[in-house]
Amino acid sequence: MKSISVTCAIIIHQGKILAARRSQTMDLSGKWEFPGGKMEEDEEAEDCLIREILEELGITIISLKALTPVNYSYPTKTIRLIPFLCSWESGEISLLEHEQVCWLEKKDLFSLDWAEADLPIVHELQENWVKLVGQTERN
Ligand SMILES: Nc1nc2c([nH]c(=O)n2[C@H]2C[C@H](O)[C@@H](COP(=O)(O)OP(=O)(O)OP(=O)(O)O)O2)c(=O)[nH]1
Repeated sequence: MKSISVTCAIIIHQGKILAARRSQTMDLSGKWEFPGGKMEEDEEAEDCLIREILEELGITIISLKALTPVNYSYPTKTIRLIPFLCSWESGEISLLEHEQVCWLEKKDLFSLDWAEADLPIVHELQENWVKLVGQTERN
């Protein structure tokens, strides 16, 4: 099965990270994810990320650090999920596609019903929280 490349942003703000809940009109409806989307042909991962976050949340972000990509097969598709730690640079968050967003502290990470492909990323964040979230934010 061909793999679809999907970028996603772990947006850090005031020591927390943003999670977004997929809406009824999206596949994996109701699941929590890191906002982002599919890479277009000839598009660089970080350009895709910045485009998708502006389309989905109406804010500008800056990519700070690449995390470990995840390859995951759902019953009908295989995705390669490419995560980046990001900072929120400008704009106010609007829910243009998602049902809900929330800001998570380390202790809240596993309280959500995550899309399965995201779980290795959530583990990576939990295991390296101080290094990745505590020390990465631009102030
Ligand atoms: N954006 C995003 N998608 C994820 C994550 N985890 C995960 O399994 N997915 C899946 C859900 C979708 O099947 C696929 C991404 O599709 P999408 O619907 O968000 O992307 P898109 O905005 O480019 O899609 P489209 O509506 O333009 O077709 O990857 C995640 O953390 N972020």
